[in-house]
Amino acid sequence: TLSPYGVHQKHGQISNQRRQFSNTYISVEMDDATGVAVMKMKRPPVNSLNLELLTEFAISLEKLEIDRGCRGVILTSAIPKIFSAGLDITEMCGKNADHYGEFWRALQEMWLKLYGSNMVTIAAINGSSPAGGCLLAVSCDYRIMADNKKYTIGLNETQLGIVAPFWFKDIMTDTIGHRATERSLELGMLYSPTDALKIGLVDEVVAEDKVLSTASAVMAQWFAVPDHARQLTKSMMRKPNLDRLVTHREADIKNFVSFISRDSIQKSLQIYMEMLKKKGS
Ligand SMILES: CCCCCCCCCCC/C=C/C(=O)SCCNC(=O)CCNC(=O)[C@H](O)C(C)(C)COP(=O)(O)OP(=O)(O)OC[C@H]1O[C@@H](n2cnc3c(N)ncnc32)[C@H](O)[C@@H]1OP(=O)(O)O
Repeated sequence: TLSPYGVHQKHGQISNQRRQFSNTYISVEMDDATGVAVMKMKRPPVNSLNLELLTEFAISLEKLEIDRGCRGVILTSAIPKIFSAGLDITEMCGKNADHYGEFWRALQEMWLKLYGSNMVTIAAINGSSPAGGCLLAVSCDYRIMADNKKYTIGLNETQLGIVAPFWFKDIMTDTIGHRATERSLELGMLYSPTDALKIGLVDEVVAEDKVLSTASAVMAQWFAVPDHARQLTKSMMRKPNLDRLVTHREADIKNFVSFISRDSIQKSLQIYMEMLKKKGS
């Protein structure tokens, strides 16, 4: 079927209790018996967040949000060793202002839906999660990371010569505190799972093969609280950050477009991409 956004969706029934829907870059398996949906990003090689993935992400969340049977979402990756490499740098390089604006609006839309969700959201971080990948995780209610010291998580934007916008910074501050955020963002720090746990960036570190089962167990604990009370509390806690972006949405897009269009920023991003490619070859 074609959704209102022009994204093709495949629907399938895999049992009486499980429903599946899949787009190009997102697959969702909904378990009607538990009320839990597992949403997987699947954009090889590194789940970088391009316009299409962000659009599919927002649509999938919207569908789950209106599904009365769905009370919680586990967000994870179908790609081994990578949760998400963050924003697709090629979406921010060598394109025109209209494209940058459209891309940023899609990112804002996805974030407003994820951070503002009424459902319980748990990030099952089964791999590296820099920058925009960290934003996804920090926007959830709870974070479980795989115990592998090769994986890192954090807002490393300054390392690329760019700056995390205010709404990334706000939720990082709410998660790890002002001082730790200041240091972390200025230096563009990436943390191992153990260090991320120490500063409260993730809530639990578990063996790689236990990430999903732990997420299900945590979900059951959160489900023990009456939905209406939990939802009102979540909304009370998150409303100021949501309102701030909604109020300044157009200005935020304008800022992004003018910042990213600068020659010096384009040059920094190109150098970073070349460095990534060299490292891979
Ligand atoms: C005044 C204030 C105004 C503020 C206005 C706003 C300013 C802008 C704000 C923008 C916010 C940006 C947020 C972001 O998310 S930027 C992206 C940051 N991401 C990263 O730094 C991660 C980079 N990637 C890696 O570190 C590694 O790839 C990773 C650890 C994720 C995986 O390593 P692995 O060794 O497994 O894989 P490779 O490095 O070999 O990568 C495989 C291929 O994928 C390409 N790649 C990787 N990451 C990205 C990416 N983010 N976007 C696009 N492409 C990516 C990589 O080049 C390899 O490609 P090839 O196979 O072709 O070589």
